[in-house]
Amino acid sequence: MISRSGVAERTFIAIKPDGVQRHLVGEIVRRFERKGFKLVGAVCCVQASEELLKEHYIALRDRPFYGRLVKYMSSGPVVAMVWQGLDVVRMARTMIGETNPAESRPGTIRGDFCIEVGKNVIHGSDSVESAQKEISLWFRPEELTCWEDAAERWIYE
Ligand SMILES: Nc1ncnc2c1ncn2[C@@H]1O[C@@H]2COP(=O)(O)O[C@H]2[C@H]1O
Repeated sequence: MISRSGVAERTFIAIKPDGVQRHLVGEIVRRFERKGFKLVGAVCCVQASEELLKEHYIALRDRPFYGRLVKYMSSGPVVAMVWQGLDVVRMARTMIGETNPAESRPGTIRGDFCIEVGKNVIHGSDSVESAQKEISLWFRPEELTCWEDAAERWIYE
């Protein structure tokens, strides 16, 4: 039996501008849906401001690629999502693969759909704390929906 608090874990996932341009939105959403995770918030095709992106990537501000990263992320629309489920932060990272697609195994999103680290199609929070911070940066609380998933009893023990 799974505790409610575990199932309520949330992560922030963003399909980056290259993922949108390369028509990977449906494929990526499908993978998370079929896994059994619940989509509780989504903003499709939002043009993120540089201000938001600078805050989102604040921990990387001293890295040489920071400026390039902010420019890349603001170069087109992104799909921002919040997915919910047991251990979703860790499992989503496994599904996404390594930061560098060249080190990502086939079967992962980056392993299957991209080649270079500077165009790695998707972002996923790296910890529960980062997820909470990123979700509050991209979404207002009322934009997230606590809906009852009828399939949940077929997903969790
Ligand atoms: N060496 C690098 N060169 C360019 N971009 C990078 C490099 N390392 C990390 N990044 C980007 O920085 C992002 C940080 O987290 P993401 O999962 O969004 O994916 C990463 C890449 O898009």
